[in-house]
Amino acid sequence: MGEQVGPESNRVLSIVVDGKATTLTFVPTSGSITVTSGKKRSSQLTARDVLWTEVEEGKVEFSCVLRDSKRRGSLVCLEGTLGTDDKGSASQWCEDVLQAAYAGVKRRPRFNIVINPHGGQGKARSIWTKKVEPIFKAARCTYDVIITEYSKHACEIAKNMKLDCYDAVVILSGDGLIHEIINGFAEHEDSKKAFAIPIAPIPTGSGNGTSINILGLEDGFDVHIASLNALKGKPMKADVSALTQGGKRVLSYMTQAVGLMAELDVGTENLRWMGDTRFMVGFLRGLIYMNPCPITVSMKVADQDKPRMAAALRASRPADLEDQAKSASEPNGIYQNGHTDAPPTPSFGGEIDEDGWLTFDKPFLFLYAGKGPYVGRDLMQFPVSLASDGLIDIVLQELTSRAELLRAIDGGEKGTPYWMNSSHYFKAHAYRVAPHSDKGLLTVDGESYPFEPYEVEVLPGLATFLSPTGRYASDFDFGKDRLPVQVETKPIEKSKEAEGSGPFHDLFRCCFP
Ligand SMILES: Nc1ncnc2c1ncn2[C@@H]1O[C@H](COP(=O)(O)OP(=O)(O)OP(=O)(O)O)[C@@H](O)[C@H]1O
Repeated sequence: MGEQVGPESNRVLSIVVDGKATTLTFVPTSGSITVTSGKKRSSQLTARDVLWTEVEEGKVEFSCVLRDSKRRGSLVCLEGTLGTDDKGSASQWCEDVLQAAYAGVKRRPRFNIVINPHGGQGKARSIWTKKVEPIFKAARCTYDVIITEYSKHACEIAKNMKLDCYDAVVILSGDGLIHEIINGFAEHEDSKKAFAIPIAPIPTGSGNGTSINILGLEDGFDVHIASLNALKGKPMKADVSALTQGGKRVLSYMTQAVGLMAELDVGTENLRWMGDTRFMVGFLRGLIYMNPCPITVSMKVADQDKPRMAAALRASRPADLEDQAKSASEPNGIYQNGHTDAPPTPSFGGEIDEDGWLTFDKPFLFLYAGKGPYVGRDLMQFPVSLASDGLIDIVLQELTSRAELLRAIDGGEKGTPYWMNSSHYFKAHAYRVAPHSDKGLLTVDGESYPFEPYEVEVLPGLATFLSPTGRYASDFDFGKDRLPVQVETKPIEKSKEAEGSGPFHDLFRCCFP
């Protein structure tokens, strides 16, 4: 196998593919692999993109997910015969590459695959057979496949899942089915263990907000890259919100929307064929009517200072920290364990009671609360959201001019509406909403709920997802001149909710003593 001098030197494997001499050069120090066919340099990839490689009876197999010039992923499988190398050194090459390819993660994982044939434009089944299954086969995974037969079927699947059989649940759907899986896990007889099983979304829904939050805007709709993430992703703990309404409880892992942001989802169900364009159509339609949203909102606020919240996000990213090791142990910067240095102060007319609840009793265009920066491809609604800071991000949008809201569309995918003065942004431990009329809409993770009083508490780090970095992906336009020079980290008193004293913490303490 080429001239090897020591462990740091490049490793070259020579094979013959379709009669052409092909070399695969692996650089152990960087993990890069170059595939050269004839005299032409054909492809450059990293070990992370490799699915499998092995030598069997003189035949060499090498498969990977390769990005094209537009950075879209596709499955590439090379099959060749041994060139100048002997079998032993070729096998060693394959083993070295596999070690780098699966460093820190399990080879040949076992997946439970749940497919929603109804989600998005209804293409999940064919995407599975044509694109995702070939990748999992190439990677030598084992898997069971269930195609959902009715709404809420995924809840039952998760509730009854045999936990020891799987390393991850791979979900071909949009956000709705993930919501069902999380609620099914809550009903599992061993919920704690169920929630420890990571969820890996493959985007085949409409909005696919979860995939975008995990893979970023560029890759969020790429089923090949999402499949690679299912194989190679790092577990990411994520807070879940417990929402109570009329004595019933539901877990929300993503968003709760009241007003225009609920209308644009529920009111465009008939436009499903448009894909995620339907949300923009719904938004523009909402701007025509500009219906005020009749609610009282109370929040147990942890922070509402935009520059400070943005600085906390920046500090949570390894590249922005002087000490990268520190970031690994403090993934959520100043918000870890629900501590912040931000005493709640009244703003634009809110009132604080003696327990620290901030209340607004005035009409808004919408209330949007959630985890994860993106709610869709066009909108980074919660740019400073951190996966497991124990807090939910809440936006109260004031009734403002249509012109300002239209301007906010531009840059929505970069999170620039965050800086709008009429967009009031909070991080809270808990919040409550009381509608003033029965005319209105509430959506929870994109599904419709009665427009009735509800309350939300954050359950820190309950769910687990797989993500390439172990954090949310986001490309927030920080507006660096707006950030404070230094983030103060003096903690304030923890809220009762953060200490786990609410009714759902009691309930979950029963589940997870
Ligand atoms: N076989 C089925 N028949 C009818 N509905 C189903 C079936 N399987 C699942 N569903 C329902 O489909 C709904 C939509 O699912 P999903 O979230 O995957 O797609 P989406 O709404 O298009 O995407 P997103 O939530 O990302 O916008 C869910 O509420 C789920 O209960």
